[in-house]
Amino acid sequence: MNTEEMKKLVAKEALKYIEDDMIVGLGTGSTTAYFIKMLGKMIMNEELFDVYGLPTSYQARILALESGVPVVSLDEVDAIDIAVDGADEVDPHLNLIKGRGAALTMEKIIEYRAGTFLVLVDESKLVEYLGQKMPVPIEVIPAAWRVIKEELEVFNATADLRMGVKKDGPVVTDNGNFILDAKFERIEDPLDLEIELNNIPGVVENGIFADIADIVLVGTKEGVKKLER
Ligand SMILES: O=C[C@H](O)[C@H](O)[C@H](O)COP(=O)(O)O
Repeated sequence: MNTEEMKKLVAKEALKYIEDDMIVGLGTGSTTAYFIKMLGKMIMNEELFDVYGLPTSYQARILALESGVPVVSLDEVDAIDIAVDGADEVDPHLNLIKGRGAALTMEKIIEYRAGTFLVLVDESKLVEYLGQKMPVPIEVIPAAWRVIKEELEVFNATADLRMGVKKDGPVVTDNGNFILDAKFERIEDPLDLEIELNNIPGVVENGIFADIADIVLVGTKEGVKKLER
């Protein structure tokens, strides 16, 4: 089974958690994209009723609308039943790094408030400690990017301003900010670092999601593994 097949497998498994009348946080990225398309099919086939998606990005919103998932915004809902999203790294305590797609801020706003936060990954995302393979994306106010990059040296981190691929210059997030990708040597205490980074003036949010994932579905060659806190 290849990586894409593993992503599809976990996306299909995630549908089992969706019931009628739910508000569902819709994550960003390639794994959740499979979930959104499958969810749209179930809604269109009348296998689910009164399910609304709450997108975490323009990518999720556009895909949901194309797939037949009706969308709502955060200020229209009283509660979020479940949020479904991918991750870039998952440690043994189910702490995460997210934000490869630069959607970390809206993802955290929604997933922090969801009744259940369900994470979908393939097995390549499992790590012994956060920071093992991926940098921590940090969304910053554009005017402050250079001073924050320097201030991150206090944490022994080296940070790069994320550059666009089909755009000249830096990536601009859905919120109009920049992203610094910060490489840390080894993140011993994710919760502590998450809080400390957010204390730097000019930081909007960072991609450490400590203590908020409830369930992680891992796509492996042998099938789906369920990890729970
Ligand atoms: O900003 C992007 C998100 O945090 C994604 O959920 C994360 O990068 C995982 O994406 P993918 O499922 O494509 O690996």
